[in-house]
Amino acid sequence: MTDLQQHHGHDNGHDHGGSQGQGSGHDHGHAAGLADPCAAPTGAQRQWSVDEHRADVLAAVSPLPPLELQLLEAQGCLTVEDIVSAVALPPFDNSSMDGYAVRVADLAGATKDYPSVLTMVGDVAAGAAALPVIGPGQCARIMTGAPLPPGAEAVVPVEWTDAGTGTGEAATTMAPQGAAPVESGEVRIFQPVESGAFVRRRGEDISVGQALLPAGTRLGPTQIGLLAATGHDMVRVRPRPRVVVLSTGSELVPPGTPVGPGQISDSNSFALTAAARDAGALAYRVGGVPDEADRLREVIDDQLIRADLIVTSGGVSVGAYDVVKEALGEQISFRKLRMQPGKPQGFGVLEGSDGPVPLLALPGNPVSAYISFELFVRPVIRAMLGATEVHRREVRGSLTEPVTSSPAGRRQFLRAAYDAEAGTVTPVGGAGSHLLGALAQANALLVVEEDAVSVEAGTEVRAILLD
Ligand SMILES: Nc1nc2c(c(=O)[nH]1)N[C@H]1C(S)=C(S)[C@@H](COP(=O)(O)OP(=O)(O)OC[C@H]3O[C@@H](n4cnc5c(N)ncnc54)[C@H](O)[C@@H]3O)O[C@H]1N2
Ligand code: MOO
Repeated sequence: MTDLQQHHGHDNGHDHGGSQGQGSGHDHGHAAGLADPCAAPTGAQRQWSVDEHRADVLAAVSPLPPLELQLLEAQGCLTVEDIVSAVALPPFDNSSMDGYAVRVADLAGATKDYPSVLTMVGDVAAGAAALPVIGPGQCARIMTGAPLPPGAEAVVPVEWTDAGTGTGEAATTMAPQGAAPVESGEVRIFQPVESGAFVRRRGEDISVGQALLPAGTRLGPTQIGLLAATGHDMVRVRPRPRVVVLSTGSELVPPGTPVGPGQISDSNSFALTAAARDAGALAYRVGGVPDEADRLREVIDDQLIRADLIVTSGGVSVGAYDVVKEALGEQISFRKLRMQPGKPQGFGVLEGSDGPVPLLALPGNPVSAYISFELFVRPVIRAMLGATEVHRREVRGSLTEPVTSSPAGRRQFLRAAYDAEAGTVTPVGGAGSHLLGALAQANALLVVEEDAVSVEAGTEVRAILLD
């Protein structure tokens, strides 16, 4: 089955579940335009598709200019040039065991009963610079990571020896420094060894001039480790975008503060800041700006100095206190999208002290804000980071139960659980844009295409993975 089997319908003009109790979402004017493909709505009537809006937003942003950052500051960033190694790894032949550096011929035929007895001429610790020369019949105690001394061809682990105790017993550990004969005396070795055994050769991991990481590599812990191992302290990357997240609404109080009548805890600034960090940004949360246009304008002007991107939530609809519209209406264009939730969106570019700063104004309903972030803000952050793939991974799966909630003419994004093993997509909770409980259970967004009003169980559907 395919999602072509989703049932098509005419826009009934309701924000299904999305705006119950908030004006009930009457949309008659726009719906009429959408239902008739011959009509070409213009001006205030025009509605944009998700893809059109996303393309417009992405067209206005570019990757941030590269910077030299210290390794740990560059975690999660993408490199901008091929990085080659100026050094070999390992930098010198060294021991992979605590034991004795030996010449192979000296151990020929060694057994438990007839061990080879070698004279110790030195003790080589990791970091040793001056090395003893190992001649015939001689050996040196050596530690893991210590340079193989000249003359030695292999290392025997201490467990193959008596560690210089003279007891004839295999050692289980090395005598601590100073506690037993170390640089002198004899050691019994109970078996032969092959040339090169327990030796890690110079350059066997990385050779001088070898390509380490191609341009565009995301720096995770292992890549940072490799750069450190090859002596890099700085790396040229596109920096994390600095994203200022601010929520508007006079009803908002910070979580932890008792809520008074009509008040709610501000959750959007937390969810969106976390989402921005998750996308790779350096995010700053500015919570609860009251519904006063002058105040909001002031806060935004203050924040511009530290922002590569500003994300607001709330105040973009048609209410009397839709403060983002009031404060930024000149510089930001507000539009309605053919999606649910997330219909009202604002986007524009402000002038910051260091250049243009894009601003995305998301709707205030918490699920609308989060889904809008996933669809529009996350790709912007990824694009600023220099990623070539900016979108979340999409999968297809079999719908386990019917969906009947989708408004015609809108692409609906439902919270869902994707089971990779079973290849199924199960809606979680309702379509309401205030239903945060189910959002926290979901690992995917089920996409119900614009022209479908319902989808039968068993239909193959599209889902956007959230992790
Ligand atoms: N007459 C109409 N009313 C509404 C329409 C419409 O087309 N005509 N659209 C509805 C849709 S769809 C949405 S979405 C919302 C968007 O409204 P705003 O962006 O102006 O958001 P607010 O009114 O400020 O808040 C909406 C809702 O979300 C809660 N909220 C806001 N901020 C936060 C926050 N930081 N943390 C938690 N919750 C928050 C707020 O209390 C409201 O309940 O408009 C519909 N109305
Ligand atoms: O339903 Mo609104 O579209 O909740 O974002």
